[in-house]
Amino acid sequence: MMKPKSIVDVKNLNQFFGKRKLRSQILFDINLTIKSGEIVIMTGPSGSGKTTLLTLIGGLRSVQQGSLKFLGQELYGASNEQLVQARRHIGYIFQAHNLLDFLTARQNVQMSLELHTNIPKWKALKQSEAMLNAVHLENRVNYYPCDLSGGQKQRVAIARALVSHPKLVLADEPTAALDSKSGRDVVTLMQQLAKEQNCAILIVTHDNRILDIADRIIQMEDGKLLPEVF
Ligand SMILES: Nc1ncnc2c1ncn2[C@@H]1O[C@H](COP(=O)(O)OP(=O)(O)OP(=O)(O)O)[C@@H](O)[C@H]1O
Repeated sequence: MMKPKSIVDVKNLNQFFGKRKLRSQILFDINLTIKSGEIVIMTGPSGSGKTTLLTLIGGLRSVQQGSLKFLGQELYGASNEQLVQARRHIGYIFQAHNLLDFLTARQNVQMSLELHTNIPKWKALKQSEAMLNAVHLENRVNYYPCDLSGGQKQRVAIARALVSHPKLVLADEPTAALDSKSGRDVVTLMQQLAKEQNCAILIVTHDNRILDIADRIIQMEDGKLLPEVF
């Protein structure tokens, strides 16, 4: 078997919000490694810093102190261009699915693919349909988001996140707006597709019902990662 590669490597990371007197520390000495193919769930109380860490790993804000390597590339001190490059290898899934209302399911998925790669339109179309097949939406390809259920919209969001075969998927409360059956379906699909593509997943969640899909569970409290449970 191939040795899993390190996708994310965080060392001694500190992060602050605010300036001067209002400056307060949000993340304290974070150390975390995520390997390819691994599903990591991050839990913790509201305001403990989970989303802040997720957005740092996702190259959506700049690292202020410490080291954060994504695919071996240091993001501390990275230029905008380097952050954009890093983001091309990351799929994002949020609580609110963030689909574009004026595009069909297929167009939403296809747009993400065309933004990320230079593939020809016909190929992007085929891959987008195949991905919607994989999330069992073959009968909803030409539907607009307003005609889809919450679970179906979230499955389109999964298809969109995974269509460009990212190395890492970041999901912030992906099941929060879903009933328990749809929530389960959504995470099972994420798990299955990620294992097929050997991509790592980091999920922030308060949803105890999905903890069993994790290879590892990490806990954030007051801006610090607690020692791991297993
Ligand atoms: N842009 C900002 N400016 C100042 N403080 C912020 C900003 N964003 C977040 N914070 C503060 O940082 C802390 C961590 O917030 P964060 O959103 O990372 O927590 P969380 O664990 O994701 O919470 P939740 O589970 O409620 O989403 C909170 O105290 C929050 O008030």
